[in-house]
Amino acid sequence: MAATTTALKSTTSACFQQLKKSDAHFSPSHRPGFVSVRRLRQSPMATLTAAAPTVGLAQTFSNLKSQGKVAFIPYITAGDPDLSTTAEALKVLDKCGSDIIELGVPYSDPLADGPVIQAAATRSLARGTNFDSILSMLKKVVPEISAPIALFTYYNPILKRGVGQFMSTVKDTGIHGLVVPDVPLEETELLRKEALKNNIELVLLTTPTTPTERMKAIVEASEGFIYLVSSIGVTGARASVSTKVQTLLRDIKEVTTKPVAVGFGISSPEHVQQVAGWGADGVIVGSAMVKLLGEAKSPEEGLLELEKFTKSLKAALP
Ligand SMILES: O=P(O)(O)OC[C@@H](O)[C@@H](O)c1c[nH]c2ccccc12
Repeated sequence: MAATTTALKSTTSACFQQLKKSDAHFSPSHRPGFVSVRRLRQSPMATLTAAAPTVGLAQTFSNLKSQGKVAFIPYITAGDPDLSTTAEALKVLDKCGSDIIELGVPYSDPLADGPVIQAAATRSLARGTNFDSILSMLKKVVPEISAPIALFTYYNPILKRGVGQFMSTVKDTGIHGLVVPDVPLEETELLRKEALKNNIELVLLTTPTTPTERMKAIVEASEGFIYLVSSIGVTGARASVSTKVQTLLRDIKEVTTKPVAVGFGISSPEHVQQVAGWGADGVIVGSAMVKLLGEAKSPEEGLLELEKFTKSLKAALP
């Protein structure tokens, strides 16, 4: 643990330097007296004491939009390589300027995941990670993190616990958002009702093959932001991001003013820049992050690689 702390100290100081620099550039002079949550987050004090209270997903996008910024949204799998490293990784991602963090609950049958995230889930489950151990880790870490967290889980673990019980437990942990990739729109009624009751933003996904009328219904029902899946198939880094995303973004933005974040395959600064250039309000990077953490020679090395990679992707965003 000491080694990790040392690693994290150097990481924190590296990200801390990064934050101080970027903070100097931020001056919303057009709105005197307006200090966004982001600026509070990045002020030196925020890294020395508990983080500023987080705002929700939709509010985060609205704050960023007023600054002409695009949200950087990493995804990591909880408990891979272990939960204490997940806790450190959440802090590293936050300190390096992630705007929202997706945290995946490992599941035995992750049908929408490619080999990298499937392997991460298998490793995590093999270590004994479960929903309760993730929640107790989050209870400790969330107060230290400024970025809102969106929990990522398949539908089955929710059903097992009971939708109402699941939502209230998640809310008590300080989680702002929820993404459930395998719940069909027709079955989201109860989820949406309980999410609303607990002030949790339920994010829905639309894909390149979603018919227009169905896309409109998903867009209407989605809270926090709309998750636009960039390509058919499962998650996993790709050599390039489909140019179809540009048209898909345009089609969605014709029917809503809600923010749209794009995921699947994004794994380089070039991809990030391209997707932001196409008009995305946020970019989501998962497998490339998970690979760094889960396949590193040690947790310390994984955290340092994660910090370097996150900074390179952040630097590519407006
Ligand atoms: O891994 P990628 O290709 O970078 O895509 C993001 C993805 O990992 C994350 O959002 C996610 C993890 N598991 C999922 C299942 C379905 C949809 C999305 C996801």
